[in-house]
Amino acid sequence: MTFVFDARVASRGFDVSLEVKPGETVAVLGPNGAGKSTLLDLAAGLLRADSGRAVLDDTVLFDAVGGGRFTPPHERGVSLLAQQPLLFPHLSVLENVAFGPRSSGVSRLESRETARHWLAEVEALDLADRRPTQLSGGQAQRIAVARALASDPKLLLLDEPLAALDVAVAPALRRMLRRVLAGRTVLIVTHDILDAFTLADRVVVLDHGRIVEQGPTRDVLERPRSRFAAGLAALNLLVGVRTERGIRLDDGAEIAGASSLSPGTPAAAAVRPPAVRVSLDEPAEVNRLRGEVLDVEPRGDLVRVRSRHLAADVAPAVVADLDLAPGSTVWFAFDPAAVQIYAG
Ligand SMILES: Nc1ncnc2c1ncn2[C@@H]1O[C@H](COP(=O)(O)OP(=O)(O)OP(=O)(O)O)[C@@H](O)[C@H]1O
Repeated sequence: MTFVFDARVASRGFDVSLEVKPGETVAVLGPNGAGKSTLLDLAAGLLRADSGRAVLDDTVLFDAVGGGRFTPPHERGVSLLAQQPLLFPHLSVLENVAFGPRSSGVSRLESRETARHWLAEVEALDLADRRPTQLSGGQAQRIAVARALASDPKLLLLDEPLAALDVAVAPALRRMLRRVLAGRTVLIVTHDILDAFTLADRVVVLDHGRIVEQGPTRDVLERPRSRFAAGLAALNLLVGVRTERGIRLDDGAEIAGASSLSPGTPAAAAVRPPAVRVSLDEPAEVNRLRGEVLDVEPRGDLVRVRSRHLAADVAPAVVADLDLAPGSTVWFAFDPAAVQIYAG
């Protein structure tokens, strides 16, 4: 089930082309307003593109050029699972899950059998006779997953399926999703790095309606090229041009670090916040950058001290000794060995 998508929506500054291969799960990441929901809505048929074309296997979902074709949502073979489960309140759990197959013409008996199968898959068969109002948030989301799968979609769209859930129930649901998504063609919008790691083969990062980077999940999170992906991976990202010694940043400062990249090529450097030290006096290290502290926030046993370009995780005693607060001007320093340089 290959999904080939290319669309523009001028009023939203949206311009995205992507392809999802058969059996591939692609996570769509990006800051608020990046265009993630717009992408899902276009694929589901809830929104029309100004131009572009999308094809799922041999079904043309829309083709703004070829005579303005538009396949209505229920004929697309696409299921959209929203953040909120949106179950029919007047139907039992079993009837909710059987609804899709039943409306596509399957007999009552067979659609119920399909519903039971998917309820078992999401480990919720014991809830079959309940009404949606008698379910917890996590249970309702399991039922919504079963319902989405029961119509045997060629493409499954998930919009932050775990976001509305209690942190305590999210891990069990994530495990269930990992199992039922295996081998399916899926686009999943998420803010959660763990979802991207555990559920997706590949990530696409959107910003301002465009793809700013994409690749295998691990590569993007270990070697981010966008500030957003670096933030998710909790890495400092410095971008510039490769030099003999390291990398020259846009503001002219040079950071030392090893890499096999040739000098002159665009490069990115990643540094983990715990590897960054903070001082008031100019340090002796070659890698040192001065910056104004924007915020100081506890993070586990350490405190994250953040400037515009760098974050450092330091011991609380350091914050107290240096009297760090937003507005302080400090030096950030780190060893060349702590810098990872790669193609930008
Ligand atoms: N109904 C709408 N009408 C007009 N513009 C919209 C509408 N919904 C979203 N937009 C705009 O389209 C752009 C993309 O928004 P979209 O909702 O797709 O982002 P998102 O990545 O899903 O954000 P979030 O993470 O906040 O859900 C934004 O500039 C937004 O303001």
